[in-house]
Amino acid sequence: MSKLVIISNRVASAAEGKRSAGGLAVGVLDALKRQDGLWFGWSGKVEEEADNEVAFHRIGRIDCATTGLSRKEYDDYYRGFSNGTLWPAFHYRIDLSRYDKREYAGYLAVNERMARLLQPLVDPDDRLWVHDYHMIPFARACRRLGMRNRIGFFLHIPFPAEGVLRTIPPNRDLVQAMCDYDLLGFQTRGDARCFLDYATRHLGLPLENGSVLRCANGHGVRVGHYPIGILPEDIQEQAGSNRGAHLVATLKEGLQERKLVISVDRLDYSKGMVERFNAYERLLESVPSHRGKVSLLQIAPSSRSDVEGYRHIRRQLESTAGHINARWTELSWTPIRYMNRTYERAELLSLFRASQVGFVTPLRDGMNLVAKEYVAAQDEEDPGALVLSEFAGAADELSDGAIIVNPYDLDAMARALDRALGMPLAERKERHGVMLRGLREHSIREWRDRFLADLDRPSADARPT
Ligand SMILES: O=P(O)(O)OC[C@H]1O[C@H](O[C@H]2O[C@H](CO)[C@@H](O)[C@H](O)[C@H]2O)[C@H](O)[C@@H](O)[C@@H]1O
Ligand SMILES: O=c1ccn([C@@H]2O[C@H](COP(=O)(O)OP(=O)(O)O)[C@@H](O)[C@H]2O)c(=O)[nH]1
Repeated sequence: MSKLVIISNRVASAAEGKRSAGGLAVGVLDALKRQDGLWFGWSGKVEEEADNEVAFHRIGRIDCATTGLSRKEYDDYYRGFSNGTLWPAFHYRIDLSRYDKREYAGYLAVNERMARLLQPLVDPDDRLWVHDYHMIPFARACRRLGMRNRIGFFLHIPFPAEGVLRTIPPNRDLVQAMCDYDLLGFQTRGDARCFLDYATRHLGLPLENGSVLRCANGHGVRVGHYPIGILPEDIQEQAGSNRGAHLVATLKEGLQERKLVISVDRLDYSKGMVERFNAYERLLESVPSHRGKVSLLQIAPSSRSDVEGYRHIRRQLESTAGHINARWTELSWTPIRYMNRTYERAELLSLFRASQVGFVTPLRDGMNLVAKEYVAAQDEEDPGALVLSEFAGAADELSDGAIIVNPYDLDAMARALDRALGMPLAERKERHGVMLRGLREHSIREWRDRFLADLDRPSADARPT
């Protein structure tokens, strides 16, 4: 029987099933929970020399196969081209994106080495599902080895507008490499449109039936959008379990009846945390009745701390939180609690449920699973309100229930917070019900099933996006 093979840079480790900060690993794990498959990628280890060893571990029914990266590979492929060039540019931070052609060569070489390591583990009728910006040229590397399997690619982060993409010098090579897939999936309709816009206008490739791109080599690539979801029932169950009860008890003791606004993000400049802190201060300035009556809890586990750009955001956030707290703190009240640490997801879900407002305001985000988890974790009889950035992919699905904000508009964010903090129960229940229904209808199972069904469809049989 054919198997599903997932390829991604980040693979959940057996222990990471418990503690994981990063939506890709969380999402793929949820999607694969109840089916057999092979998950292949980086072990997370950096070694002096790459030894081409593949190590195996199991998570439930999933076989995981991982390999280490050499120091040079890590520097060029992960720290360099993936997170120093692609990540900032795809999140519209061209000021932080820099290019080094040796790093690009290293990025291509890691993709080729990974493809060579995977080849003996794959049967000809297996389906391959490649994830995210680290692995864009993976299908091309497989095709060069003679692999004819059906291969799909899903991009977890935004796909930028043509003018931004073109600031990355090898933009044409990257998009041409995407033509070796059978299916290309994006988080939102807008991301898929940006890709098609570049491919049709800049590369001049014809689009057939609204969704199949005819590439220069004659191959047809289907293009669509598949917003990643969650498992709402699992989240509801975990949020109500007593896994995080001790944390909630300690938190409530410290809050002393104050309202809680909560934010959880990897410590990444794309998440808009500085703007968020400033908007919260704007609330304290403009609505004095909130002073001493509300607390903002920001949980921000470190991420990619050896990549340029990330050290700066950490310092900036510490100084912004320090400045705001120094100005407003009273003997019995600290306005911002900023925690630079990771929590288990079940613990986070209990904290979400104990809060009155989820404050999720990235400057750009592929999806943002935290926004969806926040909604699913709420008590349906007394749910918290969600304030959500229009630039998170999740806004496409949650805009009927969340208060949507522009994260660059501090006054509007302060007003949104004020509105969320004072929202009557009936309105909170109505908004929450709308969002939860959407999350149930478009769960992560639907994401997986729709993607795989489209991967199986011959590309001549096109359906408009
Ligand atoms: O693997 P890391 O470098 O430690 O980073 C963690 C992950 O961050 C990104 O997650 C994205 O995927 C989420 C799920 O689709 C999505 O909700 C979020 O908006 C994205 O930022 C990254 O894309 C992953 O590759 C990383 O593993
Ligand atoms: O301390 C933490 C912080 C985050 N997460 C999880 O990490 C994921 C973050 O995914 P999201 O899509 O919001 O953003 P990303 O970090 O992938 O950009 C979510 O499932 C969170 O519940 C976690 O388990 N522990």
